[in-house]
Amino acid sequence: MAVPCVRVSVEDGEATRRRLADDDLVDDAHEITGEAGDLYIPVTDADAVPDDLSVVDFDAPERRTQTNPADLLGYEPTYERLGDVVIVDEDDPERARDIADALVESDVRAETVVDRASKIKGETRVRDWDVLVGDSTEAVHREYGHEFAVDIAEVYFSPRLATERHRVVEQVSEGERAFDMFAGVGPYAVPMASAGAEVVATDINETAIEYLRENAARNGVADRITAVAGDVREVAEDYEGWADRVVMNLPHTASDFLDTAVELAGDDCVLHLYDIQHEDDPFGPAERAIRDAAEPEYDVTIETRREVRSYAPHELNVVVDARLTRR
Ligand SMILES: C[S@@+](CC[C@H](N)C(=O)[O-])C[C@H]1O[C@@H](n2cnc3c(N)ncnc32)[C@H](O)[C@@H]1O
Repeated sequence: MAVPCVRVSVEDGEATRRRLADDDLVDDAHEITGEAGDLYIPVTDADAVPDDLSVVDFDAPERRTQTNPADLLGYEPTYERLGDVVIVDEDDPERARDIADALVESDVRAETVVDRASKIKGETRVRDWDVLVGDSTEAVHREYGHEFAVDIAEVYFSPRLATERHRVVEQVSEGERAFDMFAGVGPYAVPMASAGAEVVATDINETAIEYLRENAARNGVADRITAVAGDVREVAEDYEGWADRVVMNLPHTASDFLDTAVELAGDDCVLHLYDIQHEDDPFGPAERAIRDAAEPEYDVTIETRREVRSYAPHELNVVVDARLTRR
């Protein structure tokens, strides 16, 4: 629908808009539109426009106002995003459905909305999902300049570990040999390869390894990553004494794999061991387990103790970086 607009040359556009705005004459309900070298600035009152400006009727599109899910719900919903997949985490299915509807109606980009339907479970650490909107649980997630394709119904992935993964990747130097024991779709392996490492990555979930290979290619590092599907305890037999760095991101259970990590370690090797422990002694169990597995063959130096995030009331997800130096 045509509305009254001031027509000015593009060069005079901003100065004119400011003049009109100072007099409260800019019509915010319609877009300022450019056409054939002129700008059309919608105005609220054509008669009040100063005489030196020309007012014409112009078909300026209506301006879309931003709508947030909170405007529709009356409260701020909690959700996280993995590419176009939006993840909510609600115990009450009705509340989850309300949030999903509000996400779709608002200006949030949400092709798919899913709700956590179980805890992570089993060897592959995958959880069940209720798909509330859309039909695909596959997403392309961007993290520190890398792209990761992932199907969250098939493979474990958490965007919450991005900062921690980046911390590890920043320690990687050109030419080093890094072994990722529980690699998932490659959020450690791929950036470590980008940082110049030669990487071997294993996962017991074959679908994870398929995605990892796709992600290595997507990020231009396929030639520096060897991705092997299988139990790391078996795969490690081919890489004895090979690694300068070993990533052990299987909280709860990684300590059970320390003998394998020591088998992989070269003469000087950094282990990144993730664990979940009570807040009273979050690092002690991991440190003792590393010493039990590596001493006396290696000297063990604890280089970092870090809280990654809180996991449950009084329980912390932590990481210990330990340097093993052969005696
Ligand atoms: C917590 S996920 C971590 C994935 C990845 N590091 C990340 O940050 O997204 C642990 C992974 O270890 C894999 N896994 C479990 N047991 C394994 C084993 N014995 N050998 C190799 N991979 C294993 C699971 O399939 C899962 O993908």
